[in-house]
Order: sequence, then structure tokens, then C-alpha cells
Amino acid sequence: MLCGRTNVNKFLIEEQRRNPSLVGDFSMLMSDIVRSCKAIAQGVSRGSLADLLGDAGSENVQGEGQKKLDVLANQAFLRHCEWGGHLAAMASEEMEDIFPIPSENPRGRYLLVFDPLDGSSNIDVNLSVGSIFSVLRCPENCSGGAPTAVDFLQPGAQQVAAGYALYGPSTMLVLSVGNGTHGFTLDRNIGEFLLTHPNLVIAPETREFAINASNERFWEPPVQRYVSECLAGQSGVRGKDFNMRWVASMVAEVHRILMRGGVFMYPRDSKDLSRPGRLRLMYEANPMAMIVAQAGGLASTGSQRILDVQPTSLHERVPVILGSRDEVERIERYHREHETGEDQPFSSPLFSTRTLFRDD
Ligand SMILES: O=P(O)(O)OC[C@H]1O[C@](O)(COP(=O)(O)O)[C@@H](O)[C@@H]1O
Ligand SMILES: [Mg+2]
Ligand SMILES: [Mg+2]
Repeated sequence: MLCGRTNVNKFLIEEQRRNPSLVGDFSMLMSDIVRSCKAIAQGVSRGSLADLLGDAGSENVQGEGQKKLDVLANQAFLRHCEWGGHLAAMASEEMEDIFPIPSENPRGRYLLVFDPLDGSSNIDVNLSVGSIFSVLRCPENCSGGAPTAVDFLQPGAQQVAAGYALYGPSTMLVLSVGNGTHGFTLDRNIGEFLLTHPNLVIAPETREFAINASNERFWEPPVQRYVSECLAGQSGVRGKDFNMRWVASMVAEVHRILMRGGVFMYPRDSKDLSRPGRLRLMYEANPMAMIVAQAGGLASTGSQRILDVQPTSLHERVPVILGSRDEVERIERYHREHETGEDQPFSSPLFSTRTLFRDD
């Protein structure tokens, strides 16, 4: 087993040797991604010193205000990954359209999808943020001509690799190339990510959940049922007390779950009927679903495994429930029971008048 002071580049070369389906210079592409994350880590850590905090004064395609670091992180990925000759195109949460590798540059066989900075509401208050990425194969027909957005619309099960960087008290890189989930810590003295957390496993049981409880009145009954049972603790049907966390940075939430178990939910809600969830399928849900599944956990919309969802557009959103296997399976069961009306009184219209903190 690789561990101790194995650096991420050596790890990736070994993985490519082990898996003959990883064609071309896959490990070189991953090295470019790693360099992007190091550059972003540097910007995040300099913060105010480099005048990198605050709003950029622009909006992304989703109508969300961009932070300066959202824009810089996006540029870091484009700059570090466009010249290597390993990619055909990139797509980012921060860009309306895909970025085909310019025809004068060498083009490769992979597609890169990323959320350059996740949890950006935390930037200005100096809390953990991260970057999320996913690597797909470029379909046959996109390797010759210019790729299009349609080439990216592959279910998460087809991801070749996925990962995230967490810019926290220490900078970590967590990734999977389909052979487990592994964590690396940035040693700033030598500027390298070293393997510190090989073969991460998510505990199947947990007493911890994460959800933005301010949206409770907009949730669907199965999620209201699950959370109310957790809150009832020892005195309720679960017979044990639960703890709650909410960092508002998906990378940090998933990282905590990898370290000590738990369940994270950004479920479907009725707050904005134009979208089925808050999180983006391609940039956030799919890569995290691969990371979690490779660590023995589960990721679901409530009614379908996230990795099986067929994307229909680049920026589409999806409900996300992920983490410890037993809890995610329970929440999926609550969705099924709601469908069939077996979950009284949670399917009753009366339930919508209850809140987490009172039921008058
Ligand atoms: O503002 P809320 O409802 O707490 O949402 C937090 C969620 O939004 C996100 O920050 C969205 O990511 P971005 O910062 O990339 O838009 C997730 O990381 C997090 O889970
Ligand atoms: Mg995000
Ligand atoms: Mg983002």
C-alpha cells in the first residue's frame, strides 16, 4: 500500500500503470490539476494581503455574484490545464459555455469539469473553501473536431477521476481514480502533496447530519421526517442523540464525512421552483458522489443514485443526500414510503405546518 511520503505525482503514475484503460498522459493531466489547486491555495492563503477578498462585481451564468477568488480560481484551472495537450475541453461552474482547447494548442482525450471555488460565501470570513473537479473521457466523435457541451453530458458513473482540494487549516487534496479514495496533505516546505490518508472509508453508521435548517419549511416530507427523527434523539424512534453541523462549504462537509462519518443533505426544496436543488450535478454532485462511493458511502437524490443521473444540461442542479451508507439508505426508504403513502403522518398536509423547533 502506498503511504507515508508518497507524493501525488508518483501515486498517479502508479495508478495509471495499474489501470490500462487510463490512456495517454492521464497522470500528466492530473498533475496539471494539482498545480491549479496549489496556485489557488496560495491565493486563498494570501487573502487580504494580496487584495483577493471581496466581490468581483460580476455575476456567473447562474446569476450568482462572483467573488474575486471565484474568478481567479477559474483562471488558475484554465491557465494550468489548457497547454498540456491532455484535454479536449473544460467546463466550469463560473463559465456559461464550455472552453474548447484552442485549435492552435495540442488537444487531448479528456474533458475536465470543475467548481473552481466551492463555499465562496466563506471566503470573506476566512473559513474553509475548496475546489472540486471531475475528469471524463472525450467521446470518440469529439476528439477530431471541436467538442461541444453535449460531449460533457455523461452520467457520473463514467467519470475517470474526481477529487477536491480543501483550503483549510492545512491544504488537502482528496481524489479517486476508481480505486478507492485517497487523501494528500500539502507540505508547504517542499511544495508537494504527500499521501497522508490512503484508502479512506466512511463509517456506515453515524450520529451526525448536516443540512441548512433555515430551509426546513421548503423541504419534502421524507427529509422533514428524517431530520425531525434525528432531532428527537434518544426519546424518538432513532433511540440515540444526533449532532448537527453546517459549514456552508460542500468540500468541508464532505471532508468531515470522510474523516468521521455523517450525512450531508442539500435536498430538493420548494424555495425556488425553477430548480430542483441547490447543488450542481456536473461540478459538485457527480465528483463528490464518486469520492463518497469509492470510500464505501452512498450519494443519492433521494430516489436515484447520483452517479446514475443522466445530465441534460451543463449547469443543471440536483438534490444531494450523501455520506454514511445506512443513513442514506434510510432516507431513500423514506422517499419510497412517501411515494406509496406509508409514511403517515409525514405525508399529511398537516405536516407542512410543523417546523423543526415547534409543532404548533
Ligand atoms: O448558502 P447555503 O444554503 O448554506 O449553501 C451552501 C452550499 O452552497 C455552496 O457553497 C455552493 O457552492 P459555490 O460556492 O460553489 O456556489 C456549497 O458548497 C454549500 O453546500
Ligand atoms: Mg460549489
Ligand atoms: Mg463555486
